[in-house]
Amino acid sequence: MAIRTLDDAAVDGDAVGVRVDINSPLDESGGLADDARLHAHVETLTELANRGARVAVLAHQGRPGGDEFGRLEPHAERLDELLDAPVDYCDATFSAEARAAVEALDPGEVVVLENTRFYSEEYMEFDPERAAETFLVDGLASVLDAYVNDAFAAAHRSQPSLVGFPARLPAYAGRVMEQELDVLGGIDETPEPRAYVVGGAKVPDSVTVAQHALESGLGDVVLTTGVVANVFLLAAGHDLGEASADFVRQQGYWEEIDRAADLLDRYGDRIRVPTDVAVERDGHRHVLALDEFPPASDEAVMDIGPDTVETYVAELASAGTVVLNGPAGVFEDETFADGTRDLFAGVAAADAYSIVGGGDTASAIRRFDLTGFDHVSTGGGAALRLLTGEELAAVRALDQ
Ligand SMILES: Nc1ncnc2c1ncn2[C@@H]1O[C@H](COP(=O)(O)OP(=O)(O)O)[C@@H](O)[C@H]1O
Ligand SMILES: O=C(OP(=O)(O)O)[C@H](O)COP(=O)(O)O
Repeated sequence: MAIRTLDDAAVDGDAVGVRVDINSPLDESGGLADDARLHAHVETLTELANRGARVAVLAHQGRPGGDEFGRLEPHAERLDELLDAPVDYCDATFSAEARAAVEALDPGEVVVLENTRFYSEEYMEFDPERAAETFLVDGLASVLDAYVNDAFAAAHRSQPSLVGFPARLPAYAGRVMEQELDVLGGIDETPEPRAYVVGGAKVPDSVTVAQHALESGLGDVVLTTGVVANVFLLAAGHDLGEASADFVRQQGYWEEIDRAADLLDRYGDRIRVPTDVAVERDGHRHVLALDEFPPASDEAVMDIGPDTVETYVAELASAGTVVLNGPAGVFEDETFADGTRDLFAGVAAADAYSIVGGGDTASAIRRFDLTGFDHVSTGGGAALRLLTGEELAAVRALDQ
């Protein structure tokens, strides 16, 4: 692969579009609950500003219709505090107003454009040539001289702002992208056996990761937690009660049960599911073993239980490499934080080489003050795709 980095770019005086991933957990008032992903991009943005670039930041926040879908104004305000360069916010992404804001930049100045996903095309997947013709890419390419992709955490998405610009402009990997690819590129050389711990809420991505880990042989065992585990438990024929089944249905993940069942058929001896879970009963955490299922109709499975944590940590003791993405439960609520805290602490303490990643995963690690991982990636889904031998669409697009 021939990917150019900032070392290859002459940017002085140029308008540079920089795609970052500052998709962050939000608090109840829509402010940033965690700014780690903003910190991660400081190096790239500072370097570009110091080298005299006129920097237009492109990013997304949340998914259309989701709880965390929102404006990038709080992100711009925080970046203004984190960078030495002045940072403005523009309430538009590629319209005449946005283009004027980019053209008005002086060297060393930064503007954060509005959430790319406010535009419907940005939440679709295109091949790069078609992405280059979308309104967003077409509009902005006319006022940009170069494009930098630093959004490693979104590099598995073939969306316009991630894959469309390299067909129109000189394109480079930013420092986050470069460093992540360096560290995560050599999974086949890490110590065996390898365990993949997949949790969190992005079930289709995690089922794909499990599939690739098992089919490629890179993964010896897959341990499931979070909503991913609920889907595997359903696939194994367990009755999780109405509340959990409704949740899976509402998220549009019902068909993932068939994919999980197929994996259990083919690789059941290498897949682990929880042996106990936690639900809310009378306002408190209540642990149920599998033989006490189903939970009552209004009791959703919100965490893995202590037996599961113990079994998983014991199994991880013999792993050479542990790859982990996704909280084991609704860790934001202290009632359901135990599974994530105790399992993550077990991974941190294990002798294995450990790679963990994901926005919420990193946020949980900071919340529980855990150290001892070998690499904490900015990416969750993107990191795991790479770590199961898949190519990332946005990285392929940079290969010019
Ligand atoms: N059993 C569960 N029910 C509902 N949500 C869950 C459950 N387990 C984990 N989650 C949620 O998953 C979210 C994180 O998932 P995800 O975005 O996939 O992780 P990451 O950002 O680390 O890749 C958290 O907000 C957490 O509350
Ligand atoms: O948070 C992200 O991914 P992650 O949850 O895998 O860490 C990225 O911003 C990608 O977001 P998306 O999964 O809505 O495309």
